[in-house]
Amino acid sequence: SASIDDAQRLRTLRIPSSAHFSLHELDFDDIEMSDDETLTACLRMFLDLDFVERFHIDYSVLCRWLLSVKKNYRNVTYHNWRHAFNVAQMMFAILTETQWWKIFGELECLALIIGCLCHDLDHRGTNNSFQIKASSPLAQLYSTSTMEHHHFDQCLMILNSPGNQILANLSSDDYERVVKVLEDAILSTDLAVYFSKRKPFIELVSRERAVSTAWGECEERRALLRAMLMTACDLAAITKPWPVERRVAALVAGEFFRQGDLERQNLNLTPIDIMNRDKEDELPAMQVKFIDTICLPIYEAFAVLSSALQPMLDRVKSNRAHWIDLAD
Ligand SMILES: C=CCCOc1ncc(C(=C)O)cc1-c1nc2c(CC)[n+](C3CN(CC)C3)[nH]c2c(=O)[nH]1
Ligand SMILES: [Zn+2]
Repeated sequence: SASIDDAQRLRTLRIPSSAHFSLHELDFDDIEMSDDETLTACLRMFLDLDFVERFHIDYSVLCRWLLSVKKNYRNVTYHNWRHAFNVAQMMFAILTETQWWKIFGELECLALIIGCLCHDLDHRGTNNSFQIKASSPLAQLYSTSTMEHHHFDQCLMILNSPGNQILANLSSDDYERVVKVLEDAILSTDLAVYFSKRKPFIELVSRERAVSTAWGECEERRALLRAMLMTACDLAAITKPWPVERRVAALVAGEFFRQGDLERQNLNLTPIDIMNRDKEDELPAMQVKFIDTICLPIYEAFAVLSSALQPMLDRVKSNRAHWIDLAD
């Protein structure tokens, strides 16, 4: 976990406002931020969502927990601390701009924000199918949602580490509830889980067309919306202004192509096209297919549920147009 003096230093820093950081913006970009600023921005999110007061979170423990979470991300090209931070900011912005924080309540919002910050902990820059193909230690531990089970395991390990126990002052019922929602949230970031839940979600959205308080009273519907929210936040770089999306695509490509290299060299396998650097020139066309098959359905559904999220769908469509231009 993080060193004592690191946490002591963080706890003395001034915490700027959410407006200063643009934390409520759906087109948020962290590129100009220092690591310290990403940490004070997380403190700002916890303070503005009233988690510190409501759950009696010791402020020094919160600082050390944030530093430990950041430290347990590896220095890989894409699945690093910055990705986790961006996913958490998107969750914060969606929950507040749509007012859905009222539907979920503070306990489930706490679990969602912790889940976003922790959802890719200790990622090695390789995906589930690589773990299986390489019969890695993780694949022997978890045969399905291999990485996501590991991310959740790491999340619990940090939450239970001395000096990092931000949930220490929750009642045992609240603690159990947060951990259950946290597990579902992190496991939902496995695209395979998204594919299995997307159809019922889209059918529900076409029937309901808004998140009513009735929706809020149904645990099954709330769980489905939380799962889809995790995917929407995880892939949200696709909804950002083109300069952001283009930069992120280069990082994702870097990580994918390294996995492809490992599959060739170590496993003597031919990588799938998106991980095959010999097919780099086809990347724009592959992005268009990714947008059509994976991204558009979920952001269309979210734009139906809340007009506040319409800008996300609009930017996915304009990014698609940029990729089409590059594909020619
Ligand atoms: C095309 C490769 C490099 C760029 O790729 C990207 N750049 C940026 C984003 C983003 C979210 O902004 C997303 C991608 C990006 N991500 C992809 C993922 C994981 C979410 N998959 C899975 C793997 N499974 C197929 C077996 C579906 N295919 C993707 C793709 O084609 N592009
Ligand atoms: Zn992720």
